[in-house]
Amino acid sequence: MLSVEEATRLVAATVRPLPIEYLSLPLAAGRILREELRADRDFPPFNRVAMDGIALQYAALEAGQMEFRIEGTQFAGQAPAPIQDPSAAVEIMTGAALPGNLDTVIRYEDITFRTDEAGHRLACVQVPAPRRGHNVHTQAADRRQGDLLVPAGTRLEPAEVAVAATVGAITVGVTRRPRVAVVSTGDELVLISATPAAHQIRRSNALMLQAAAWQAGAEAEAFHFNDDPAALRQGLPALLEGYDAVILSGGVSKGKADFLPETLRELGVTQVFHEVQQRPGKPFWFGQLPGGAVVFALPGNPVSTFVNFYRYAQPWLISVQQPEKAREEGALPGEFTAPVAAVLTQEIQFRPRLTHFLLVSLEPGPDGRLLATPERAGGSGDMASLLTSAGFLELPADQEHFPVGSVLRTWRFR
Ligand SMILES: Nc1nc2c(c(=O)[nH]1)N[C@H]1C(S)=C(S)[C@@H](COP(=O)(O)OP(=O)(O)OC[C@H]3O[C@@H](n4cnc5c(N)ncnc54)[C@H](O)[C@@H]3O)O[C@H]1N2
Ligand code: MOO
Repeated sequence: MLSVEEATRLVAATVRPLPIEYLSLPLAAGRILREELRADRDFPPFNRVAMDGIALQYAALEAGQMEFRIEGTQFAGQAPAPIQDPSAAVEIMTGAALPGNLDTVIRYEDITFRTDEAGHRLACVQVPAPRRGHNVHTQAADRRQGDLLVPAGTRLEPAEVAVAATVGAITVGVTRRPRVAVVSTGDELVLISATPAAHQIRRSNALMLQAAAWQAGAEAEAFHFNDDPAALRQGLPALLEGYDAVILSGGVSKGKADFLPETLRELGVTQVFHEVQQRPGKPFWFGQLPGGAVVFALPGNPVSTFVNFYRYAQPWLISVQQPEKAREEGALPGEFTAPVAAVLTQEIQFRPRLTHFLLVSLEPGPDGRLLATPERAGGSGDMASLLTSAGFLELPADQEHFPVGSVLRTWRFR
């Protein structure tokens, strides 16, 4: 049977960057940038006054001058005018451009004003140790015109939106959202608005998958099919052709109503693999319609669906939003998101030669390392155990005993 590593590599091999679309700010927030943002001007673009006060020539202060005649007032947004008399000063406001022949700003808190007999306003400077360039945010101190500010492949968080706005990026090229169809299958499943009969349950997996796909930046629509090959054959082709990924739950193991693997093959979907050496999720089926959607057919038990989504489908959805280059540089072969390491707080014994995905709660330990405590879960049908877990450990298939203190690969979902 296929190992988890091999299954991961085969899923990763189907990743292609999705097309670019151009969006205006701030609608592009949250998307992955597909172009570079460079500085169109220096940062800051002029010698920016950083405090309200007066601007003067430092040389005069250095020569011992304490009193300065005020020649005028300059506000932010006004073009700077050089002073006529080099021994004078201008009152100046935060955000103003410093006049060309001035170099230092003294804040109001360090000045007293008086008016002389001739009616001139005079500023008396009382700074113990003045410095040249004090309270001036010098042009290009932060970045130079042409500098790379945000590389392609970056998610546009509010900080990137601020920088994009300041360089005048009216529209930015970003990856269009992955389009996902999530599909529940099974005769026992009823609408979540329905009152189930005693032998029925509500279709929770589809809603969970929809929410999880949205969380990964995708657009996801939910569909349902009963365990009926004719209905599957009729309904699935439109999904396989109209979406980037079809994520199904249920109908993939050995039961007499598990029609999906056969039906998908009949519809021209190439099977990449069926069954992975793992628990939960051994019956996981994966394929691709040539020129169409990739198909994640996840086992139906709610924890199995959930864990396998986060282990395989979520990394795929994130990877297809990245430009080609970022993926090649950032990822190990076959591994497209970086799981974290966590330290096991309880001994674990697991005999089957399967990779074991074990639900854990996670909290920082005294040395700052993440501590993983196994959940008391009732198996892959115990949906409620997801509420108290923050992730799952990946316990390798070739090991049976995991002592306290083992450092293990951990996938977080919150
Ligand atoms: N003889 C064998 N039986 C089973 C095997 C096996 O290897 N041999 N594998 C077991 C494993 S592991 C799993 S996991 C399940 C997966 O089976 P299916 O993918 O075919 O899933 P179903 O049988 O359709 O459903 C399983 C379980 O999950 C519930 N379910 C399904 N869809 C939803 C949904 N949308 N919302 C909520 N709950 C859902 C369903 O009612 C079942 O209880 O097979 C084992 N059997
Ligand atoms: O995928 Mo199953 O959840 O191992 O019962």
